[in-house]
This record gives sequence, structure tokens and C-alpha cells, in this order.
Amino acid sequence: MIHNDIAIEFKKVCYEVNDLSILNNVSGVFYNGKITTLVGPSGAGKTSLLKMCNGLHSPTSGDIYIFNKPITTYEPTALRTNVGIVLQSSPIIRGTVFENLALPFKLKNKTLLEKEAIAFLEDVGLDRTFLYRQGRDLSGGQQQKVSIARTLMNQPNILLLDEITSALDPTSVQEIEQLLLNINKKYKTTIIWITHNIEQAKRIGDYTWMMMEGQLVESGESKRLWSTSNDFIQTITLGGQEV
Ligand SMILES: Nc1ncnc2c1ncn2[C@@H]1O[C@H](COP(=O)(O)OP(=O)(O)OP(=O)(O)O)[C@@H](O)[C@H]1O
Repeated sequence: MIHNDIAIEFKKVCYEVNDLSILNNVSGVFYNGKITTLVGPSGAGKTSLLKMCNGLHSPTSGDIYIFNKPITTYEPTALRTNVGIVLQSSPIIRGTVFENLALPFKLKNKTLLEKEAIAFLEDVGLDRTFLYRQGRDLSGGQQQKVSIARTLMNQPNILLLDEITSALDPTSVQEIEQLLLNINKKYKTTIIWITHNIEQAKRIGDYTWMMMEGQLVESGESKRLWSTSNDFIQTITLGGQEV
């Protein structure tokens, strides 16, 4: 059966490296056009799972479907164009913001027009005066916005975010949350967002996946999940606001 509301589906996914089990029998869905936060203690397997969504890692067993098609049927470049990723410290290359933004185009032998670059910058709340500033001279928050804009250049349907605000000041955190909520709304982008900050997870996620020791222990609508009081939620919320 085809489900148009599902962007990514995991079916009994296991991932092992050198006989070490990193993901164990993970089954679940990420809904199309929604924001799902991925929470759990350090070492739970969140980054490994995220990297499976754009083919950076492959399951040892089990299946992953992207828009109802097995991930293995996608050509790797097409998959990475369709499923973008931003990391905690995505690299800013030497050169101007324009050169950084042009990178995905350059890799495809295409030319980025200045007006296109300005439109993408505006999507992340930076005005045209940033275009010819040196990327590495920008603040951490501004660099992260440029990284997000650079990933958006490919117009991905799915955006994977790995702790992208954990090194930033509260104002930048708030701005980046808002700009991603706007992008989600404007382009209907499906977002999967790893965060250690429980308050952030509650604020931004339509859905939540809770992971522990390589397993998906809870998942569902955030409003419902965070208001229940099972053992997992007790464990991660009583320990403070960071997991
Ligand atoms: N290539 C690898 N070789 C060996 N062990 C690995 C490899 N990749 C991940 N692991 C281990 O798998 C487990 C899960 O790692 P992963 O980075 O996915 O967790 P995480 O939940 O994202 O953690 P964190 O919140 O600290 O980033 C960890 O114990 C890690 O050491």
C-alpha cells in the first residue's frame, strides 16, 4: 500500500560495525512535511540512524524506504540531493558566502546566479550584504545559517539536522529554530532533527523518536508523548534538560 504521508520508513533495520550492534531492529516512520525530533542519551544510535536516511550508512539487515521506494533504488547523488544534511559544525569553505552557497551548483557544473543566492540567504534570515563577506569571518550562528542555506540550494524534500544548535548562543538558537519552522511551512520540507535539548524537542517537534541503546523505545506525536510519564521520559527529563 502506498502512503503519501510517509517520507521515510524503517523496517526492522539493524546496523552492526565489527560485530558491535549499533541499531537493533528499528521500525518506524517519519511523516511527510512534519518535523520529527530524535532524542536519547549519548551513544543511543541517533547519528547512525540519521546517516542511514541519506545513504551515508547502509543497514546490515532490514529495509529503508524513501517516499515508498527502497533506498537502494536511488542513485546516490540523487538521494543526497533529495535528502540534505546539516551537522553541528558543517564545514565553511575558504572564500565568500557566495562561493560557499555556489558549492552544490559547482559540483553539478551549474552556475549560481547572484539573485538566486540572495533568495536563499533571505530564507535563512541573512540579507544581501552577507553575500561577499568571508564565510569564516562570520559568527557561529551566521555560519550555521549559511550551512543551512547551502543545503537548501538542492531544494531537498527531506532535511536531516544533527545537533545544529548545540554550540550556539540562545539568540542564535531561537533564530535558527524559527527559520527552520518557516522552511518547513513554506516548502513542506520533512525535517528530522537530533537534539540533546529536551525543551527544544518539545518546542519544535510535531513527532518525537526516543532512542536508547540502538533501539527505538517510543515514538509518536510530541504533544502526547511528552505528556505521558513512562520510564524513558522520566529518565531523560529528570536528568536535566540535556540528554
Ligand atoms: N564506525 C563505528 N565503529 C564503531 N562504533 C561505532 C561506529 N559508529 C558508531 N559507533 C558506536 O555506535 C554507538 C552509537 O553512536 P551514534 O553516534 O550513532 O550515537 P548518538 O546517539 O548519535 O550519540 P551522541 O548523542 O553522543 O552523538 C556509539 O556507541 C558509538 O561509539
